[in-house]
Amino acid sequence: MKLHGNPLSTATQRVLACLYEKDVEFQFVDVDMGAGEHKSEKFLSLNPFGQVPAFEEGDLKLFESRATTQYIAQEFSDKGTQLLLPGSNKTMAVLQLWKEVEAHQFDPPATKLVYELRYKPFFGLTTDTAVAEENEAKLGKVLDVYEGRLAQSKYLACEHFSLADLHHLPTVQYLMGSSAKKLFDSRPHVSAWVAVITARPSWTKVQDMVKQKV
Ligand SMILES: N[C@@H](CCC(=O)N[C@@H](CS)C(=O)NCC(=O)O)C(=O)O
Repeated sequence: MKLHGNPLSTATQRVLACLYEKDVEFQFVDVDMGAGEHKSEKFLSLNPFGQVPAFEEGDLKLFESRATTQYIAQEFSDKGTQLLLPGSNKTMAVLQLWKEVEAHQFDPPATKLVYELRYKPFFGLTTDTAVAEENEAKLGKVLDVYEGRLAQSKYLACEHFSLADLHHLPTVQYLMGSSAKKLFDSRPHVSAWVAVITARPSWTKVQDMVKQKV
């Protein structure tokens, strides 16, 4: 199994966290995005959209981080952490619901904030404060819903860690190192959830890879 990506990329980190949770062996192929390697003909044969990550296992080639984690969680269901919810159609539906919430409600403002508050300063660019404020307001509204959910349930989909939680890790981690941290800290159940999911050993391994890049 090979994962092509960059440790600083949120989408790459999502798949790395899943591979470490499942405790499976894989080869990491570092894509030099600064040199435009992700737009090369060779990389485009793995992901025609020219974005990291890309995943290979034999003749199977995947891209889109969330589709890739779903494959890994199902393919290695007997290894490592159980990231899906085995059981009834209803429990699977609740997991799917919270995965969709992450992708369509949480991620759009969170990713814009990561870009404005973390990537732009890292690359010497100026943060657009109007864009940051607008997306902080949007993310705050999403986190109000999370606060209500996490008051009833330790994790988003159920009482144990699942893909629904894992998919948040990269953006949450970046935002906890920015002024948007207050959005998480001011909501006690969200804050407790962030503390628990970012303390996972799998995530420490991903962070170790990030540290080697900065
Ligand atoms: N929806 C995709 C997003 C992938 C993505 O946006 N990757 C970024 C890095 S996090 C990238 O390669 N950006 C470079 C580009 O778009 O040219 C996924 O989840 O895999």
